[in-house]
Amino acid sequence: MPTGQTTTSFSFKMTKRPIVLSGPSGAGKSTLIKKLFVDFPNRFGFSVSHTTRGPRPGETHGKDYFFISREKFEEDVNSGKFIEHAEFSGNHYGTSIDAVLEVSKSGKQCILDIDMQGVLSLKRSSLNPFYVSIQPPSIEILENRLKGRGTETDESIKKRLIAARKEIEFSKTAGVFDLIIINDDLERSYQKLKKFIEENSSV
Ligand SMILES: Nc1ncnc2c1ncn2[C@@H]1O[C@H](COP(=O)(O)OP(=O)(O)OP(=O)(O)O)[C@@H](O)[C@H]1O
Repeated sequence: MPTGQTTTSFSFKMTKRPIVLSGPSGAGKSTLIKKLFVDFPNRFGFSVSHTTRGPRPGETHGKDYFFISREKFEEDVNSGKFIEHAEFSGNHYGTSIDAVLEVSKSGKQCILDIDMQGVLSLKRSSLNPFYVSIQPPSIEILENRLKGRGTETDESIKKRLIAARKEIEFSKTAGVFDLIIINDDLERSYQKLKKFIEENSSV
């Protein structure tokens, strides 16, 4: 996601602080989020992002992403629809104000999946979430996971690995993340995430 700009000064009043999961593509963010939703079917709401990339097999419009054209995306940027938007690996991604409000209205705790540029933008917004970084044990393991997922072309994997190196460096920036999980063993990673959320559930 490119410029990392905040496009709105909208003010959010959330009952529970949202949780941002960030980290390289293939690190395991979606897998961990899915586990949370299975474990707590009524507690969390996912902020559905908009993207100009095409759907992967099994992805649903309005559930995983809103899949929109580049033209529509630009129109939405210009009309101030996004809290943050950026370009990643040749495609545009954005979190709309409506997506977060939708979750907020339902009284659920909002979960967001965004890249490092999105994190930097949200830090300038009024959303005030917790920031959790999901990291792979190594670049080699990340590459194997991306290949194993079977959703990316060789070219796309190459771009993701270049971006991943920046994401890994970024995760080391002091004071950005409230929790860093090295996603080696999935169950152990999930327990760490769950514990963090439970410990911070009163806020
Ligand atoms: N701890 C783990 N051990 C082994 N494989 C894992 C682990 N966590 C996730 N995976 C696998 O790695 C692949 C990438 O995971 P996932 O799709 O959740 O990544 P992501 O961070 O959401 O990526 P993207 O940002 O591209 O959506 C998937 O095939 C998933 O099943």
